[in-house]
Amino acid sequence: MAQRLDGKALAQKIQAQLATDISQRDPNLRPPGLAVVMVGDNPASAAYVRNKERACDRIGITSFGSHLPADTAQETVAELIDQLNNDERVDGILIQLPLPSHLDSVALLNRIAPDKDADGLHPENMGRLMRGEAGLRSCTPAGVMAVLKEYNIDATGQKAVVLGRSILVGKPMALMLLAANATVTMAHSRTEDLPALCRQADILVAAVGRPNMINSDWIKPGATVIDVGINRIEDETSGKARLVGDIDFASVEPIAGAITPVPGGIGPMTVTMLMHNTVLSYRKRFNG
Ligand SMILES: Nc1nc2c(c(=O)[nH]1)N[C@@H](CN(C=O)c1ccc(C(=O)N[C@@H](CCC(=O)O)C(=O)O)cc1)CN2
Repeated sequence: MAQRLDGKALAQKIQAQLATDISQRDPNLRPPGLAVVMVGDNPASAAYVRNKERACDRIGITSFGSHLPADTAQETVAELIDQLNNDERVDGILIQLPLPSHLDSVALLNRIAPDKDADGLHPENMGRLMRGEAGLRSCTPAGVMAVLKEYNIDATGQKAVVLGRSILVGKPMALMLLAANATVTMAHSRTEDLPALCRQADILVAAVGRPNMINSDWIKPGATVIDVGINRIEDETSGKARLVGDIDFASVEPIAGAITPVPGGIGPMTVTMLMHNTVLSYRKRFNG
């Protein structure tokens, strides 16, 4: 039976450490600040934003929420980003994704000042990751790396397969595993014979957004299985909404070496790495 990698517990531990660090700052300095920009009223996004604002409260980060109507124009969001870039109280800025389809997300993400890019999605920070330079790292893959480290799972020389090629997860995930000396393969919907490829993986990261897609036939016995998928489905017996990952947990847990659950795995680490990035930007600003 696989070891469960408890992202929720690790998230609490790191957040407690961040809270201590912030409480011990020079009392003459303002606390760190995170600006959260949300456009529209997607219920899942609203819940994630609430989680982020609550995490800020717990840790001692001031959150500045801008919740704009769904029909907000590109120029209005761009002007807000410019204001936040120049706001001395703000160390981190995030734009909650996805944005309504009339908005150009890439242009808006690129407008965030790289040193306030709490989500690590700006080309400068992505470029730094690619070149192995210090910078703000995207939160979900950074959360995966923190879980591997916590459980002493060394990626060196391991075959890693990353399923999914998004800017948010797949691409930065592959680069971070590569930096940790894994031999990395990126796979996606056009990859031939995905199950056979995944069966070669010592470390499998699934970020495809398809509920329970991966079962035990895809898994090398003893592999480390990281589930980044967060899918809401209707429970067949109760009829209630339920959260599942991309991995069919019940099928895979008996043969994997280690596995992250959903919920309670990588999701809470995403929020925690956002807090971590905000504190990192703050420290850089104040040299503290
Ligand atoms: N700007 C961003 N937008 C989005 C990101 C992101 O990293 N930056 N990621 C996702 C959503 N997301 C954060 O925004 C996110 C998703 C899930 C969780 C989480 O903690 N999930 C819990 C379960 C929560 C629940 O019950 O619904 C878990 O897995 O245990 C945190 C953050 C898309 N947009």
